Amino acid sequence: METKKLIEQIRSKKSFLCIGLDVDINKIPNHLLHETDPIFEFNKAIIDATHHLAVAYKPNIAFYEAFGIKGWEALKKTIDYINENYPELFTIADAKRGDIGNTSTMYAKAFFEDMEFDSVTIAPYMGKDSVEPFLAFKDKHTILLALTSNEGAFDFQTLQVDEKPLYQRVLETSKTYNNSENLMYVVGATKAEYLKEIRAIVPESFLLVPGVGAQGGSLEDVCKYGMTSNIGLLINSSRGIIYASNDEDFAEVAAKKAQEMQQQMAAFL
Ligand SMILES: O=c1ccn([C@@H]2O[C@H](COP(=O)(O)O)[C@@H](O)[C@H]2O)c(=O)[nH]1
Repeated sequence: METKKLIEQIRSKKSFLCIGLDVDINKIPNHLLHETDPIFEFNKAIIDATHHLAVAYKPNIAFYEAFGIKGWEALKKTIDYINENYPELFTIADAKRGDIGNTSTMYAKAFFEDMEFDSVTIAPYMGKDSVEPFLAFKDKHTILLALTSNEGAFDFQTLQVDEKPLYQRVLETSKTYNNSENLMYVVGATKAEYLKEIRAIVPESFLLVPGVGAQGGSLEDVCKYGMTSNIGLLINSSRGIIYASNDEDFAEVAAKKAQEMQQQMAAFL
């Protein structure tokens, strides 16, 4: 998807909400467990109930890989369902991949060509030749981990490298990669106080921001310090929306939670 289509969607829905589809079979309502594919049925119900309030969906691949072939089938069916029924939605494979060049090309083919995602999250640690194979795909987006939401982010990402924190080096160096216009970055909502420095380096890039709700990040602070003239933000919530109820009304309650977030976002647009 072209970035301008994503921006148009954000403006028309007055939302930059990304819903995380981190589906754990142990947390989904009992009545779905009788279905042939409970994970897909759960996702379908959440998507149908929330698609008008969100602009993006982010399945975290770990939750599907954990279920082997059935998990991959549920993931593929979910993405096909979105692409066929709601083609305006932006899809993110939260896979955190990256390897030597020829292997990265295979990861890129898997997520962009076979699974038909619009974007994939990538770890920058292996550098240029591990990231550029993803960037080579036109109208697909590579979302590089910059400053993550977890406590362990301080182990490496904020360490000084040639007098600058490593996450700033990641941002600066990635801008020199071929097709860097296809880059977006992950910045945790729990790190909102770093957004000013981040925007000084990547003033217009889209940021995927996880960590609101369960992890304690503030949507308001992210909007205050991270928003650009083209919005430039996709704020993710996974557990806070999809597990707001584990009863038969789960999709309806998820929609209420999504609407609360959408309304908070609309106030900034
Ligand atoms: O820095 C990061 C990068 C990725 N994530 C992922 O986002 C969601 C957050 O889920 P919540 O339930 O809304 O906390 C999850 O898939 C993480 O693996 C992140 O949290 N932080």
